[in-house]
Amino acid sequence: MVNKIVKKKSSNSELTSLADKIRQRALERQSAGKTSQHDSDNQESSAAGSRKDGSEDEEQEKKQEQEEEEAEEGPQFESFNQLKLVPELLEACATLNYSKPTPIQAASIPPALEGKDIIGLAQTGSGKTAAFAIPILNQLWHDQQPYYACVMAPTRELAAQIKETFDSLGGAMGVRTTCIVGGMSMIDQARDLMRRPHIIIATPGRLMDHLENTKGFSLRKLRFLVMDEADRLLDMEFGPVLDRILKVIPTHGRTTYLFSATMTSKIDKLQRASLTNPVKCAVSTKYETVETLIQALMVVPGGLKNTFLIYLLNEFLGKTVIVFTRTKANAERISTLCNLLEFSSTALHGDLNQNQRTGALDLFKAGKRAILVATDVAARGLDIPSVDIVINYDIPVDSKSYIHRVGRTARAGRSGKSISLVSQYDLELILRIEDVLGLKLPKESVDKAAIMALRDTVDKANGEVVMEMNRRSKEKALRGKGRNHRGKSRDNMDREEQ
Ligand SMILES: Nc1ncnc2c1ncn2[C@@H]1O[C@H](COP(=O)(O)OP(=O)(O)OP(=O)(O)O)[C@@H](O)[C@H]1O
Repeated sequence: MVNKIVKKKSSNSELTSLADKIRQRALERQSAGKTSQHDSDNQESSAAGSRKDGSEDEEQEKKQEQEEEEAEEGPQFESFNQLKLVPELLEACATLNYSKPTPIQAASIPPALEGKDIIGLAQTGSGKTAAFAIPILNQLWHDQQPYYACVMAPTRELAAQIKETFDSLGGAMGVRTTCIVGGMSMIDQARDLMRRPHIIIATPGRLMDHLENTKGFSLRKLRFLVMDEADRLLDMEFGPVLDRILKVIPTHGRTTYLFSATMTSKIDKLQRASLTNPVKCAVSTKYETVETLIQALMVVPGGLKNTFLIYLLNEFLGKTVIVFTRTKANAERISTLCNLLEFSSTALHGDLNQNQRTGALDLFKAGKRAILVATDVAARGLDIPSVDIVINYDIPVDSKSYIHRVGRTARAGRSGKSISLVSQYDLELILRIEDVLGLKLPKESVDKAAIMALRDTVDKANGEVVMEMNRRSKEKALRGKGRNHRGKSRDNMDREEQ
């Protein structure tokens, strides 16, 4: 029945005048009513008038989590045809093998098509990108205008990936997209912006640079603003630049979507995004990992971390692995150590230039390197379906990072495994993570004799790597003397690392 209606609508669509479309949309909005079951969450922003201290905020967050847990399952759709999308989008979904909407898509696309602001919360790998891209593209089809939507993401690699999703979903309708991120030529980007793209996907620092310095570019007519990994964008580090961007983007007539796997419910932070009566679409609680992910830890005695890691990589030979470190230096060191010991590896961190970063990710995605050693710059959003294992060489300092890191595996219903190496210094961190997850992470069994047999080889190789790195950094310091680093800090805003 619903399918038939959609079909009829689409076959007549070419004949329908703009006025008819607008009227029809208004009618659809009316008939859909204001009965969204999620609307109770709107209280979050309207209650913002009264400021609360930290503990009250925490209380409120907990209460809200409970409510979310108790919330009944959202609407179920067996096919995208039921969502009243334009035929081009339905075709694109079919081409991408999206047979039916994921739960977050089923929950958020209908209110988004009604023109509502959305706060979307769902686990890692659950299809949030398409959840915000589909309603934007659907509207764009009716109303093709340049600078129609801007999607902000915290890292360059994630921005590039979001662009790919828009291109694959919107290709058939001729959507023009551009990626505006740090580390690339401002001039080339200014030229791309002058081609008047429909969708801009950007990291905040570089977007601000263009808003301030690129003649003829403004977002005054922007219709959609998306903050992907919104809790990260709304945090202290991005806050000031975000506020400046928001000042030059219209609030009136703009629809705003915030999406993340770990959304903040702090009212003052959400208010920063100037949402209007947002519908909260939460298909998971605030800190939830997916069921298909097996999580474990290994307690590592002092000085044996490298040996444990190499032991694990040997155990997982043939699998695709991401190793997360806390610092850029560790990412570089471990990747070099892996290669020296003949585990094919590449590093991704903010000390590399953008070509090197893109090159490393491409090698890993193409399967030419089995191991990616990365800082938290790769923790959020990256969708690499082949990843089997995530190893936390260093335990992340906050629980959200843990959730995003381990979420690089077990995506879109696949299975995956994460192992965290826990030294005596990390006990407190891991307890806090377990507490937030509501899980006790089991200990991975190890063959101690095999580990001890590896120790000398690994230590010796590591010694060589450290010497080589010291030599390289001295050389670099000499070369870098007197260089002008002006303007670097904002460009580097997307670095989540030390
Ligand atoms: N309806 C669908 N059916 C099947 N696969 C889908 C569907 N929607 C999205 N996917 C796929 O699911 C994978 C994960 O999607 P996506 O990267 O958007 O997840 P996410 O929720 O944004 O994750 P993260 O929180 O880590 O950023 C992608 O490979 C995407 O192509």
